[in-house]
Amino acid sequence: MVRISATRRETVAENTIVWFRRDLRTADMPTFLAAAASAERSIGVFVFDPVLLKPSGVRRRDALYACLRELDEKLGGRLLVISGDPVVEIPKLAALTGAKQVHVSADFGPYGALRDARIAEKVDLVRTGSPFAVAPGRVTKDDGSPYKVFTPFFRSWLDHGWRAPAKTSADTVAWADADTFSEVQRTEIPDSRTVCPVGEAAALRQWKDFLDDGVASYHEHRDRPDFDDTSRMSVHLKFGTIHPRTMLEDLAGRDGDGPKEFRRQLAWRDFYGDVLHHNPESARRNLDRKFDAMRHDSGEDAWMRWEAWCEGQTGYPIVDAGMRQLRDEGWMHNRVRMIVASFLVKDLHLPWWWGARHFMRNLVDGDLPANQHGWQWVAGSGTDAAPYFRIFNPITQGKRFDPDGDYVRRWVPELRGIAGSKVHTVGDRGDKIENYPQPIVDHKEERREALDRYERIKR
Ligand SMILES: Cc1cc2nc3c(=O)[nH]c(=O)nc-3n(C[C@H](O)[C@H](O)[C@H](O)COP(=O)(O)OP(=O)(O)OC[C@H]3O[C@@H](n4cnc5c(N)ncnc54)[C@H](O)[C@@H]3O)c2cc1C
Repeated sequence: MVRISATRRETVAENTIVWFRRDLRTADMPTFLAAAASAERSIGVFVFDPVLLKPSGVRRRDALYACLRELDEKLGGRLLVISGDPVVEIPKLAALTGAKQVHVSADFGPYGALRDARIAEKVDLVRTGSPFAVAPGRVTKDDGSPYKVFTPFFRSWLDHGWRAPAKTSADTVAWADADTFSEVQRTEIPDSRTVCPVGEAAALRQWKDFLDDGVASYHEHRDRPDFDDTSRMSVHLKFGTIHPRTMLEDLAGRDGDGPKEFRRQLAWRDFYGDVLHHNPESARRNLDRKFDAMRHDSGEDAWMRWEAWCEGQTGYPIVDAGMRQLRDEGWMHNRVRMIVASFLVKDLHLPWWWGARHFMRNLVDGDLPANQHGWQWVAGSGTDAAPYFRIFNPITQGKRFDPDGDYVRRWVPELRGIAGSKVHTVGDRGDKIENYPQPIVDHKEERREALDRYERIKR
């Protein structure tokens, strides 16, 4: 139903829908402004889509539930949560509530973009903003083609700039009471316990703490897993409990190498969003199709090595520390993500997509563009990839980035009795440590094997 609002003297609908997806916040929400301008009341909705929920893993699901509980509270208990295929459920909800439009922040992922296109055939889907500082497709070369290499993308991204944060709060929108629509089948938000603080309040608090005491030295500390001094904002960016625009605005007033480097990392997030948008099939397969011919190990031995990697039992301390951090915390330091990924692909000769799937299931911040392209970068098959012949040596990486061995001892209790950087070389020395395995492969040999396999696909 559409009627004339006496106060605003413009044509506004009675109801509209704000469909939350990767934007579980109330501040800096351009969709709220669009919704408030188009209707008197908004129905805030979240849909549990089994296609997205199933591969998420228990930790990310638990974090999602906690974010939704907080959002519901902010909306005065008016968040409507439903379950099913959004292609069916969203048009059904619009029909039941008489909503003329559905407001969303645009989804550029392969599944989300297709889903939204199908929904837009049935309802007026209004896309305002996206989860990125600069939406995929916006930063292009002069001839309009997408960038394939990060550094020129980054320069163009800085030149392009981003919008100022939208000034919004929960009160920007008049939320309709979901109970009014008794025909709608509601779903309860399950109870959950999370391994790290999540939600909008936690995101803003953590961001403020990092600005006060972290960003200034970020460039010096970001590669050191033992310091654990990175922002840990990835989880909040994943759920959209903070928008990168808000972060970039706060960084704008700060000089120095720390804020500059941090901005660059946020650009990597946008870069991978852009790459996946232009190459949706690269979520599942090699971007560089030459790598389709790469031979991977298979059989019982390969399977046992895979299990040892997943469980942090490879006998390479930095690899095992990382995999145990993932298992226990649902997060891993970026440097260590690179080391364990390189080990899986180049020492164990297993496909990158096995590792990517394991990460997506276990990471609370599991995010398709950053994850799949982080893996492809390491494997050498992605855009702007590390050259295949640059193979991480897990021992020298450990000694260089965890020089006192503190990170390893934190996550591998069996090695706590070994002081300093010697903890990285237990395998090399052949030390017998109770309950800790000998190296499952010889890095030098596997390095040669990896290079050999690469030579064969290069021709
Ligand atoms: C194999 C592999 C898999 C990865 N999987 C994911 C993933 O599923 N989800 C995810 O958010 N990041 C992923 N990354 C990128 C990076 O490791 C994490 O973003 C970072 O470790 C998160 O910790 P932080 O927030 O403390 O990072 P900070 O160092 O504080 O960086 C700030 C923010 O910049 C962005 N960022 C930093 N590095 C990268 C990067 N290399 N690529 C894209 N964005 C980046 C993230 O949004 C991060 O929160 C992956 C990297 C690799 C090598």
